Amino acid sequence: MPPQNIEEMSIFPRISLKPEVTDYLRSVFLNKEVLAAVGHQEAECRFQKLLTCLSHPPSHTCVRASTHLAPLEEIRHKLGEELNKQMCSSSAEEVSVQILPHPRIPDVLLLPVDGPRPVKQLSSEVVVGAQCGSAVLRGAHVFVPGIVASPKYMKAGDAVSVLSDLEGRCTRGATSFQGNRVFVGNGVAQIDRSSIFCTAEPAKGIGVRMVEPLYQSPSFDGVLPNMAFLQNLPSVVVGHVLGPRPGERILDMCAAPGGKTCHIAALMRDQGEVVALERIRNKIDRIRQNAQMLHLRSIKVYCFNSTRAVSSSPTQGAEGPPFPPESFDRVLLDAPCSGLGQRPIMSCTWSLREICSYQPLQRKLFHAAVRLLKRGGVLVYSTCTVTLAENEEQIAWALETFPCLTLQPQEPHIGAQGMLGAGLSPKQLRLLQRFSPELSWDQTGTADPPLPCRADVDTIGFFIAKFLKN
Ligand SMILES: C[S@@+](CC[C@H](N)C(=O)[O-])C[C@H]1O[C@@H](n2cnc3c(N)ncnc32)[C@H](O)[C@@H]1O
Repeated sequence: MPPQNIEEMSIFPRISLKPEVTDYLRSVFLNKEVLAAVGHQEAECRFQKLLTCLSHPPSHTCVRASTHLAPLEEIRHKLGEELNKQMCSSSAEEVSVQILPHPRIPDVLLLPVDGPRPVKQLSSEVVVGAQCGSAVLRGAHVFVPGIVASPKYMKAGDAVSVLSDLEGRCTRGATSFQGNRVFVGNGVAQIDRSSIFCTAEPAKGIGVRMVEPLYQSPSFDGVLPNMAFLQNLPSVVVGHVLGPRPGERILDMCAAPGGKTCHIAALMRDQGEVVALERIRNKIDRIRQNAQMLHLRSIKVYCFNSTRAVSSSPTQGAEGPPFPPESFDRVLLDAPCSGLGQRPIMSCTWSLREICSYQPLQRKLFHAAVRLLKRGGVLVYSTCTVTLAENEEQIAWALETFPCLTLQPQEPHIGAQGMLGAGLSPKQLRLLQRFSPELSWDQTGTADPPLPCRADVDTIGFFIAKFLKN
């Protein structure tokens, strides 16, 4: 299929990247091994689909249910009641929220996203930052700090269209903006303009309540916070692949905001110890808040640089890092990465240098991870990006650098296999799990696999590898 057609059937343009980054990604997706396997046309088509699908939200909202606190069916029922109440109060139409259990993952609930819907743009425009715009496309309302510009005389109660400022060019406090922006839906202002831009104390809370989003999915703000945790499907898969058991000692090396840390503790029924390390101090509270909200007491959080988390002569009697070698039964390295699998992102202004800056840090973290893991222990490496350098190439490097590591099958394995191009064997590639939304991207709806399988493929871009240390 020619690339133009892919764009024609999409509501948003392809992700905007620096030309050097587009060229780099193209060379990754059209590498020699891929070209030899699928041919130039198919490889180019996959690459163009990748650029298009990254600007669009996944087809489902994924909720991780707190099955350590209540049975899945009970959570599903309560969630249905809460969300239906919310939908009835905010919509004129009679709507009922569909909540589907995942056929293979026992703590996942899926909510199909309805979109793109035919919504007519209004003349009154509120401009929001790109991050806020992406959140709106995944079901959020607009919170006041996300608003960059609003009509001069905007009052609470006004109907407004919400537009996302893709490149962060709009001046804060502007009354209009003609730059690169996309329409994400209509809402009702909850606050006057003066309370957003003309107060000493910055306002908080909802600034625009979305009533006609382009992509409709429920807002989870304050909905059963201890029972329903919003998490991308591949991230939930990571916890299951790690396979923690009650009573074990687990290390989560890069933990904030703690989604996977909490999942690991929940899978262990809160029995044992989950050590969560995070280098950035002001992210630590989020991990603690999430653990508290989900009633998980087995999590110990430390602000620490994980590249230094192993020491052959740790302080006697110290509970926290650094730890002696071989301290943990399982280690999760959910690595800092270029994040090029996140959806929706419509624009990324990073240079190629920035995109390529993660590989050395990931390797340093890998060294620490291997040392901290007991023999017979499991290491899971994951990223939310699509490059070979941060994924399959890291695996090829790790297998060569650490002869004690062997790749293991993953359960569940619902994503695709690893991508060609890093010299891994077909057997090794089959053991890797790469979530590749471009492989099934089709906005015409004609090729949709039956629900909820579409939820397994139309995800963020993600990568998982599982190792055993012998
Ligand atoms: C991909 S995010 C982790 C997401 C998290 N695992 C979750 O599921 O909620 C990577 C995190 O690693 C942190 N980080 C980066 N370098 C680190 C280091 N050297 N030591 C510990 N944490 C680090 C980043 O601040 C970021 O919060």
